[in-house]
Amino acid sequence: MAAAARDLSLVSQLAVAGSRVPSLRKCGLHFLNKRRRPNFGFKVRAAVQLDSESENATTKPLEKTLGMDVVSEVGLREKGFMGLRKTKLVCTIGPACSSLCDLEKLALAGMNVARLNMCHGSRDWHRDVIRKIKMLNEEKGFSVSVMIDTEGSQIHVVDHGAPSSLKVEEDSIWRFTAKSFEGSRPFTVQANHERFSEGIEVGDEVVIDGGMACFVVVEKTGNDLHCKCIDPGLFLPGAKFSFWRDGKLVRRNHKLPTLTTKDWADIDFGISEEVDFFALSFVNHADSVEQLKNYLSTKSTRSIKVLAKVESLESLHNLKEIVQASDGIMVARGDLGVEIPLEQIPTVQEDIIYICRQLNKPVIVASQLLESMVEYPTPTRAEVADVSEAVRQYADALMLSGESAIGSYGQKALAVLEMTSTRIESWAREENRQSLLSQHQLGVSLPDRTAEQICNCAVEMANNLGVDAIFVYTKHGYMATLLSRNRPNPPIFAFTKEESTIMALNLHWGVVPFQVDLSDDTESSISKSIEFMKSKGLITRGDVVLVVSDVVPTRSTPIASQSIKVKTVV
Ligand SMILES: Nc1ncnc2c1ncn2[C@@H]1O[C@H](COP(=O)(O)OP(=O)(O)O)[C@@H](O)[C@H]1O
Ligand SMILES: C=C(OP(=O)(O)O)C(=O)O
Ligand SMILES: [K+]
Ligand SMILES: [Mg+2]
Repeated sequence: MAAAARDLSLVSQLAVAGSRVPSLRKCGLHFLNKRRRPNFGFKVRAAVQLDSESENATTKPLEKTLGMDVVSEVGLREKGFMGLRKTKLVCTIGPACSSLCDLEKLALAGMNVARLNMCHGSRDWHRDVIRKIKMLNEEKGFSVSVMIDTEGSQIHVVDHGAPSSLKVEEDSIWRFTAKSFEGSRPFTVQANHERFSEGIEVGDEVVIDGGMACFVVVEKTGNDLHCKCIDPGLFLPGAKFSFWRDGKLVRRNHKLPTLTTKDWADIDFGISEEVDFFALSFVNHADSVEQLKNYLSTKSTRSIKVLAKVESLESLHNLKEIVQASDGIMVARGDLGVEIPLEQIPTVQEDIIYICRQLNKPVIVASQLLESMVEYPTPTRAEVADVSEAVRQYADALMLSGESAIGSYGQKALAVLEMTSTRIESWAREENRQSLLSQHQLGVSLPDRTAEQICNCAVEMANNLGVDAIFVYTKHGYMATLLSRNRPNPPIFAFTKEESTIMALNLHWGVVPFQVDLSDDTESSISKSIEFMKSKGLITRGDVVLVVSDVVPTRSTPIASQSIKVKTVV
């Protein structure tokens, strides 16, 4: 009875839509803006408690039980199996959303993974956020994974003499130096790396932040560059440099280490705080991924996944090896757009997503998805089209950066991702678009051919039969990822005992992790979990599920077997 009451209270919270503006405002959302854009239908679906007495959005505490996370559970009750969103959502946590109240609202609104960017904020600040997220998971039944994104090394501005942005006028002459200086010096910019100008020649172009301003090198004295502005614009704090010659990037970043001393300290911090993912910035070769994975296997008792961020030209040259070595990929379009011409980003994104699916690795599309929402309450049509494109390409996850970290409309931005992905996913099902992802495109054989074939066939069957859900029993999540790789119509419920498997699967397309006490006897595990879901009213008589199981040999039955079964709930 208590459980039912709890469920109902959550349903009503999740049902809150844009109409409840006053309570949202109370929690810090402001709907007025200097440049109001016409709203074209996106309403804030961020679910908050309608608690007029309290500043805090709070759900009733849930004791930690077996089952799925509270947001999927409520989603399933409200919208049914097909209504569950498949594309996962990652939010960067920054000062605009780091309070317990804001984190809870993001979790309720569908955040699957919280990303902490170690380029910003102190370790104490990040620790506080991680602990709040873990507390919300523990006490309120969410399942939000934590990702640490390393700083990595890249040549950028440390000081340009102004607290915020600095205007750069055409034909003005600037000195770029690695030497530090006291106070501000006009037209002098300090770079972070001593050898930042190594290999750079007179006549080369210096591009700031992928095109915010552009200079030509007119003189080089020692390591200092004297440059004339040929394309005026802005210097932002921490602006990134790239160097071009004859229309091509001068390839030099790969000489900087992917993992710096600070990154290793941040990694130790992440291990001690028991994070779920490390996203490794500026990976150029597979070896840095392997190095980190080896380190984690000796230092951490928990499984922590390593994602490689593809954001350099060098990484594109070594893409396949990097994907193979990693547990997943982030298409980090921000820095990638500094390193390759912008018009190449859409096709490169598509290629990366395709390779990741082939090699069965989850892939996140990141940066500037809804950039204008950092300032404005509605996205541009072009941004919605960009989000839709990533969903059509069947990326596993979409990521918010500044929109959630520093923006005024983080929850609205998350609601836009939620609604756009749900809409495009249902359109793709109606259009039968996953048939375009035909089996021959998945021709690359993975190490476990039997499991791969079972999962390919299972998804084909599930789609043809129109079953309500796919159930998979898995220890490390591998079978669930193989099913997800085929982008089936029904959701995939991944039943597992392991907490780390649940946290890792939060990033995979269409997978709803479900914690159970699996026994060695798979048949009895299947019956128990179906009974359990039935008792909670999550499945009802007549529902048809396709069950994929992977039975490991035991002393009593020394035979490994993988099977597909179709079960109808009676
Ligand atoms: N922990 C933090 N503390 C302060 N500001 C942050 C934090 N995380 C992100 N930000 C802000 O949000 C912006 C967008 O985040 P992100 O895209 O991760 O970083 P960047 O712009 O450096 O690539 C950053 O430029 C920064 O201003
Ligand atoms: C996600 C990215 O990395 P960061 O925000 O750390 O620069 C990016 O460059 O797109
Ligand atoms: K970073
Ligand atoms: Mg980057």
